[in-house]
Amino acid sequence: MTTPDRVLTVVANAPYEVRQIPGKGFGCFAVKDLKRGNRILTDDPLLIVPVGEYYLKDVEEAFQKLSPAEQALYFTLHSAHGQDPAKWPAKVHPSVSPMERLRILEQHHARIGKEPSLISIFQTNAMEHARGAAIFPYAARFNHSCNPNACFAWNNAIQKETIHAAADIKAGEEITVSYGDIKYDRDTRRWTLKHYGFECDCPACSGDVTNLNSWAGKSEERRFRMRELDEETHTLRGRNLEAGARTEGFLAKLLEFAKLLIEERDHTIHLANIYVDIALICERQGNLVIAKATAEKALRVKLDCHGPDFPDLKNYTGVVRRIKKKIEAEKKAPGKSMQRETTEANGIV
Ligand SMILES: C[S@@+](CC[C@H](N)C(=O)[O-])C[C@H]1O[C@@H](n2cnc3c(N)ncnc32)[C@H](O)[C@@H]1O
Repeated sequence: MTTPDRVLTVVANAPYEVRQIPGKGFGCFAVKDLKRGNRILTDDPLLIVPVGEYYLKDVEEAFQKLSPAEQALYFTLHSAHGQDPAKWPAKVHPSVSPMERLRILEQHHARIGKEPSLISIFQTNAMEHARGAAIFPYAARFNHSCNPNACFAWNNAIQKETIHAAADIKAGEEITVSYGDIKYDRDTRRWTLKHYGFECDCPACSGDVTNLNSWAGKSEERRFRMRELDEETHTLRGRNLEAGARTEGFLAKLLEFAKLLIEERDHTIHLANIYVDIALICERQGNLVIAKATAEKALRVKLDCHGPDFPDLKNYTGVVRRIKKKIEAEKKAPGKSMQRETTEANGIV
């Protein structure tokens, strides 16, 4: 558990410092140049709420287990209370169950309340945890961007939240993560971020999305297409990939998806997972050279986002190893299935 004196300082040799930013509270800034994949932070949970849909009683229960020092630390974190009630619809539809109604109202009151509360602090800072959601006092100081340069994840093997650089970051640059799904359009992102009490001013949000020559316009188009591609491919991925591989145009859609993520600078686990699926399909089609190159890319992105100690890393290393073995076998008994066509994959692998 974390103690209060550590709240606004960082662990020895941390590559960032916490500073105040007008209109944004605190934020985290690189103190040296960082390379994509550098681990920026590992953080212990201060408070864990072990349910997906939490109520005030769940947060209270978790809070009661903390020492007085830890409780004080909790209340130093940012709270997005004090929001304008006029901006939040207060009516709950009669069909909503009494328990769900209670949950909605508790969250509503926390947002429009005049003081920080257990729930308002939880809403503002909670991150996913294996058993529900948790507060990580250092990770909670990282601000949002819709084109972030870092990504966070709960690492169950080391029981810590991690933050890794998802891009090269220059000394003095703010380190940001994304609080929501990158694929959403600007209005939907605004709605998600409204829960945190701010309007995002990143280039994808503050620019003119109707100008297709601007970053904001191009970004809006890319995100639109990514949602389309996601809808068209998600049921044929994962355990249904075998069916996907047999579906005409499926591989081309995954390649386009990867290209859009790269253009959007989304070097996160989304990209690693798409690369894996591309690799598996190429492997199945006997296109082992492309399969190996893409599987290695997937592993690289996975390592960059989650680090070498992440529990499911072996799934990625396993794919690379298996494909390499097949290539070796092909070399010994050539002509079986190796194909070298790279046309479809040009520019991606
Ligand atoms: C998890 S905290 C991040 C750290 C926070 N700035 C602090 O002072 O502790 C989330 C809060 O930070 C602020 N914030 C995060 N990203 C922001 C952004 N891009 N623009 C403005 N405010 C932001 C909002 O007030 C939000 O409720």
